[in-house]
Amino acid sequence: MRTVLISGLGLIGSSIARIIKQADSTIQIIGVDPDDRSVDFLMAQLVIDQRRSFAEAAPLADLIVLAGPVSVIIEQINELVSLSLKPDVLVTDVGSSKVKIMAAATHLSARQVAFVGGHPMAGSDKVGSRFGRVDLFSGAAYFLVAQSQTDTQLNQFKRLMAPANVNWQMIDAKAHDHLVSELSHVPHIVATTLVNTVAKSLENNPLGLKVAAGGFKDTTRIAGASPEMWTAVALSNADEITRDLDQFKNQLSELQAAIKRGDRQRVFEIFEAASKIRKSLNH
Ligand SMILES: NC(=O)C1=CN([C@@H]2O[C@H](COP(=O)(O)OP(=O)(O)OC[C@H]3O[C@@H](n4cnc5c(N)ncnc54)[C@H](O)[C@@H]3O)[C@@H](O)[C@H]2O)C=CC1
Ligand SMILES: O=C(O)C(=O)Cc1ccc(O)cc1
Repeated sequence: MRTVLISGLGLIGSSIARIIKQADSTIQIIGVDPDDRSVDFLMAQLVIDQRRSFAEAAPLADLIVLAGPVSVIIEQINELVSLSLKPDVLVTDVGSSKVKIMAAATHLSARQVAFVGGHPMAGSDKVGSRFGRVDLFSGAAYFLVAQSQTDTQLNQFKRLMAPANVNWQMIDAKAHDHLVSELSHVPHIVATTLVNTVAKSLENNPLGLKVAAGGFKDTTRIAGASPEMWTAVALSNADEITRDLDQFKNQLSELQAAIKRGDRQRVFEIFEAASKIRKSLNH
């Protein structure tokens, strides 16, 4: 692989650019992003080598990494279908949901363009290229959803991503979207709702959010993430998310009812169960 196109140079795209540059500094990285400041920053840092339009860059690339919001990833897969690409190019993405992206990519695979879905299960609430880091995904799972990639292409991609130090995890798209709805999408929605609810309730309170302790900040950190990115994620995994939110509301109602009727035993059991599980996650 000599030329890599990264489309979307935010937190995730810029981290992948840094990882690939660290793996092989002779690789030419072409960046695509409408945000001039992100591009200028990464050019100045020598993380990307060139800026081009998507349609201009795609035919030059041996590897194409789609790292915009999920809705943009789908648009760009559709655009790739009508472009003339290198015969051995591998196309991959980093989107937080996979079913809709994999469905769009079947049109690429039907044209003999190799595609493998991807999703690093790490990141942050920070937005943009300035927060990208080589070690952003270190120790985390990186999901791969097979479609039409060859073993050679996948191994080359993994070699380029070696400095990321991830745990590669093959999964199918439906199982992926179910898992991340529970582990990532619903938590994001819960954190968001908590912030909005508390802010509204306390809007006329002179102390209000200013005096919030670590508990409120810890449970809501992710609500500070990009609304653009999360709107695309939520709408792309709507069925799983709405089902999981129903379950969440049921559990919340159960705890609410136990508190209301003063059921010390049940309230204790619920807190105890969560406390044991949460402590077991500290590693
Ligand atoms: N933020 C996180 O922690 C994680 C995000 N993801 C996924 O990674 C993708 C990118 O997310 P972030 O880097 O966090 O967002 P970000 O907001 O930091 O970056 C997105 C970038 O895409 C660019 N963009 C928008 N339209 C574009 C277009 N038409 N062509 C090229 N670039 C375009 C934006 O200008 C921005 O620089 C999303 O699909 C997200 O679901 C995956 C894992 C973790
Ligand atoms: O900020 C955090 O801790 C996250 O969990 C970030 C994150 C956001 C979206 C993903 O698809 C995966 C990870």
